[in-house]
Amino acid sequence: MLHSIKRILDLSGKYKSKVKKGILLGILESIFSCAPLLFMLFFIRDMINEELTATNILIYTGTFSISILIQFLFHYKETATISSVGYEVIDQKRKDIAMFLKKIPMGDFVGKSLGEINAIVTNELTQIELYAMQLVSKVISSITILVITIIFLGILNIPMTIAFFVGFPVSFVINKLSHKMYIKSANTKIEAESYLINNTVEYTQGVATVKAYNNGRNHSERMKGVFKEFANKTIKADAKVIPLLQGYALFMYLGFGVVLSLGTYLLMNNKIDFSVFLMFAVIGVHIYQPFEILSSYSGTLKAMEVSLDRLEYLMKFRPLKEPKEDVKADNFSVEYQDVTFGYTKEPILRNLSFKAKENTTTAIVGASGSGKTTLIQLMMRFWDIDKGNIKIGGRNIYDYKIETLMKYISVVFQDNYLFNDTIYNNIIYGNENAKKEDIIKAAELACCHKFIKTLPNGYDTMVGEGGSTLSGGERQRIAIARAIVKDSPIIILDEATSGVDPINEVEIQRAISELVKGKTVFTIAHKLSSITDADQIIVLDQGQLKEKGTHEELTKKEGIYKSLWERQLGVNKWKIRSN
Ligand SMILES: Nc1ncnc2c1ncn2[C@@H]1O[C@H](COP(=O)(O)OP(=O)(O)OP(=O)(O)O)[C@@H](O)[C@H]1O
Repeated sequence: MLHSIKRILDLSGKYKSKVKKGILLGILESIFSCAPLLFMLFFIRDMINEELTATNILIYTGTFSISILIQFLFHYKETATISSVGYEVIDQKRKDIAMFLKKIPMGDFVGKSLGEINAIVTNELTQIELYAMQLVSKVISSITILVITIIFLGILNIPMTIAFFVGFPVSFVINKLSHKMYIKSANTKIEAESYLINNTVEYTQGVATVKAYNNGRNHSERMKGVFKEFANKTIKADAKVIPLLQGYALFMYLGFGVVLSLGTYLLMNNKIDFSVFLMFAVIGVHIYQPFEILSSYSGTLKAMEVSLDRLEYLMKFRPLKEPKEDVKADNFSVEYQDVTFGYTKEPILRNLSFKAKENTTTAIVGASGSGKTTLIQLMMRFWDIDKGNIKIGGRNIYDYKIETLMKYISVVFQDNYLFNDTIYNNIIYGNENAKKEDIIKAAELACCHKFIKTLPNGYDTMVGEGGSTLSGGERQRIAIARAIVKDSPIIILDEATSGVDPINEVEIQRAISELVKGKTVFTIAHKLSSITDADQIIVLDQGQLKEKGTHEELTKKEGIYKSLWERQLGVNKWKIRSN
């Protein structure tokens, strides 16, 4: 238990002193909560000795009332301190995790199920947030009360005090067993939760497909099964712990019978006062309560340790290596030197070399799965390469801090993620220092100002999760406005105009040409007609660079690009004829 407390205290980081203050207040509260013991002792003693006068009663009740008042004051202060610190600690932890997730390779991130990460960041941290600090404080308070009660009873009669604990050896063994069960049951519950979250996320994300294929019944049945399995697993997990808890209490309370028997024997032999016997009889039952509380708290603390383990497990991912000192790029040329990379041991990209000069456009083409997206993601250190170098401005990308590297690069995808926030906040996300006029200017350049103005709440319109309340073209232009605000010197366009209808395409092309002015640009495009002006075109085939040159150069020689180009021309002709 002390180990669990230490781990929770360690978690509290910069709030440690506040937690300690809360604990101290809890101890003071516990000390004053023991005042009724003294009150009862004096009261019973005076009553038996027939010395209970009105003055005595007044003194006892007055002192008793004051101590209760002081106890409540400490209780109030302790609760206020401890409950707020739980939220503060976990708020800090969530921020740490958010920062940390940015710094781990995407591979590690993608390798984890979203359900698992969600479960850690929401459920498990919430458990710690709500209960951990209170538990620590309550455990320490219970120990304080226990120590005071035992000392108090010990002063009255040592053998009878010892008799309280005759059932403890058996209780102790059962308690150990129940802790093991607690950990097992906590793990089972966490796994069941992750399973439930994963399935619910998948269900809600795939709801459009379910509707389109009219497969709602099967899916609902499956979800019902998932819910049932979750309920069964958690009920079973709890059911295993409950009998052990009962057994623990039963053996503990056996001691009370021994105390009463021993007390009767001592009383009959005039070895103790009747007042002492009464004290043991009245307080006796209560001595076990802190033990019961401690046992259940220590079980909960053990279960919480499972949450702490999982938090630590998440934080143990190896973050991307960063230099101690940051550097700034002198220019924004990009160079790949003999780069090899694989998601597994099998390389996806092999010995790739090329250079993109500053302020030029490099198009990357190749069949689906040839490695185009992987190639550009390596520049952003989504994954680290296995061999070779990638340089920006003549410096290895490892020389830059991740934050700096991310400032240098902006990406526009075919389908861009917008946060469930206002349009304004989604655009300013590109640069938090931007002013309102910068946001509007960017939106104008990205051809989205007009449609934003027609929305009832204009820039304050909420866009729904992932931008779900906007059309694909609108989302695209807002994402471009966000990139314009960010004003990175390197721009990546990953299929940015694919799947866009001709009317939207004109506007998006106009927005993109504003975005890429004076930048080093990489564009991945299946539609070759959109990259004929590129300064260089790189042709990938099964992870290898097979051709490099301008559109004119590549269409003049027999090769992959020429055949791709002719095939697309053929498709266009076929399209015209079929019209
Ligand atoms: N996270 C990943 N883990 C494992 N393999 C991956 C991952 N991402 C991509 N791959 C594999 O790497 C190869 C290259 O994928 P990549 O997305 O880079 O190709 P691409 O040329 O961009 O394809 P497309 O044109 O279809 O987008 C593919 O075989 C793909 O299945």
